[in-house]
Amino acid sequence: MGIKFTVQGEAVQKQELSALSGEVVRCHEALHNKTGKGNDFVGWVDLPQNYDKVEFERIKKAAAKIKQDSSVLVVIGIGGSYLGTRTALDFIKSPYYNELKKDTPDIYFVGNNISSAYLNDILQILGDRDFSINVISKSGTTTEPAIAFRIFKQLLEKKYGKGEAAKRIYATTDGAKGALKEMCNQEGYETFVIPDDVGGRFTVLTAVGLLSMAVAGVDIDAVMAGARASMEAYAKADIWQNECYQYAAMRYLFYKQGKTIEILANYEPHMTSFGEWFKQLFAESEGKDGKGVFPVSANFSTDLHSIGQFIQEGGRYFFETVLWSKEPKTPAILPFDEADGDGLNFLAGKELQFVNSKAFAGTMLAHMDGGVPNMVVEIERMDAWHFGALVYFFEKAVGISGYLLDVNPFDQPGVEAYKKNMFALLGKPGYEELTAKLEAR
Ligand SMILES: O=P(O)(O)OC[C@H]1O[C@](O)(CO)[C@@H](O)[C@@H]1O
Repeated sequence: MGIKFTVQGEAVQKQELSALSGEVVRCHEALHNKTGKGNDFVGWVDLPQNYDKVEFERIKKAAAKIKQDSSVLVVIGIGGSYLGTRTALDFIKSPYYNELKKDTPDIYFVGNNISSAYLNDILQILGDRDFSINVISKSGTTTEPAIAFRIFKQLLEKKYGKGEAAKRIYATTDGAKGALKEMCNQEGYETFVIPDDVGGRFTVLTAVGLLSMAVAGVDIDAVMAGARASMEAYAKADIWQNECYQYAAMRYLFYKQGKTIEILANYEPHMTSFGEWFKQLFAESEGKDGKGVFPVSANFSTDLHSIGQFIQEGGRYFFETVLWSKEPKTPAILPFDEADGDGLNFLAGKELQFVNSKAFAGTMLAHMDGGVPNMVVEIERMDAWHFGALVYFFEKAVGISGYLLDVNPFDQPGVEAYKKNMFALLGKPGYEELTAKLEAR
C-alpha cells in the first residue's frame, strides 16, 4: 500500500486502542452492512470498484472535446462540488497549473463565494477566449453556484448563440431531480450523474472531480486505481490490520482526552487545498450534536512563522496529523556560493527535499516536546494514484470516526441555518415571517 500511517512516540496508546477495537469492529460492520446512521449515503465505500464505467468513458470523451474546442474550462460549484476538484488539480498538477506551460485548457473555479471582485477578476482573465462550463451541484439549488451559472451561461450564449452554448455546458448533478437537472432536460446539456448514495463531500471520485481532472490531462484511471488499492487495504475490521482505522481511533482517543482540534499539516503548497477538502470532509461529517474534532489545516514551513508559536506553547487542546510526501514533485538543489554570506554552504549540493524533511522531523519533535501528539500519513509521491488512495483513506477514516462519536457522518443539517437567514434577509418569497423576525433583531 502506498500510504503509511504512524503514531509518533508516546502518543501511541496501545492499551486504549485495544480497548476500542470492539467498537471499531461495530462501526466497520455498520458501515459495510449499511446498518449505521445515514446508511443511504454510503455509496462511496465501494465506489472505486462499482463506479459507472460507461459514464467514465463519457467523461474522457467530453474532456477530449473540451481540450479541443476550449482554452478555458470554467468550473462552477461550492463545498463538495468544488473542493475535491480543486484539490486534485493542485495536488496532482500544481497550484500554478494555469500559469505553467501545458497543452490543456486553463481551469478557473467560480461559484464558490459571492464576491463580485472575484467574479470580475475571472471575467477579465477569461476575456474573449474560447471556453466551456462545467456546472456542478448535487442539489441544483445552491445559491453561490446558481448565481455564477446564470452569469457565465449568459456570457456563453452571447458569445456562441444558444445552440452552440448548450454544447459547451457540462452539468454534473442529481440523476433525476433538482433545478439543474430540469435545466439539463430542457436545454440538452451533456449531464453527468452524482450518485444518490454519495453525499457532496464524498464525490471527488465521481464525475464531480473526474471531468476537470481529465481536462487537465490527469490519468483518471490511475486515480481510481489508487482509490481501489485503498479500498482493499482498509477493508479489514481488525484495527491492528487496518491503519486507516488506527487513525480514526486515535483521533477519537485524543478527542476523549480533550484534544478537540486536529491540525492537518503539510510541507508542500501542492497540498494546501487538500487541507481545505479535509476540513469540509471532517467538519460536515463530525461536527453535530455538540460533538466532533474541529479540523484545521496548516501549511509548513510557511505557517511555522505565524501560528508556529501557538502550536509550540499555546493552549494544549489540539493534535497534529502530518501529510508527508517522501519524494518531492520535482527536485531542486541548493547551489554553492563562494562568498557564503548567508552561511548556507554547509547545505550546498543538497536537495531542498532533504532540507524540508529535516524541517518536518525537527518540527515534529519540537511539537511533541511541547505536548502536541503527532501522527503521520506518509505517501511515496504526489501523483494521481496517491491522490485517489489518500482521498479514500480519509473518507473511510471519517466514516469510522463519525460512528465512534455516534453521530450521523453523512448529513449536514447545520448548514441550512445560514441559508435560511440569508434567503429571509434577501426577501425571498416564502420567507416573510423569518424576514420580519430577523429584521427585528
Ligand atoms: O452540490 P450542491 O448541492 O450545490 O452542494 C454544495 C455543498 O453544499 C452543502 O450541501 C452544504 O454546504 C455541502 O454539503 C455540499 O458539498
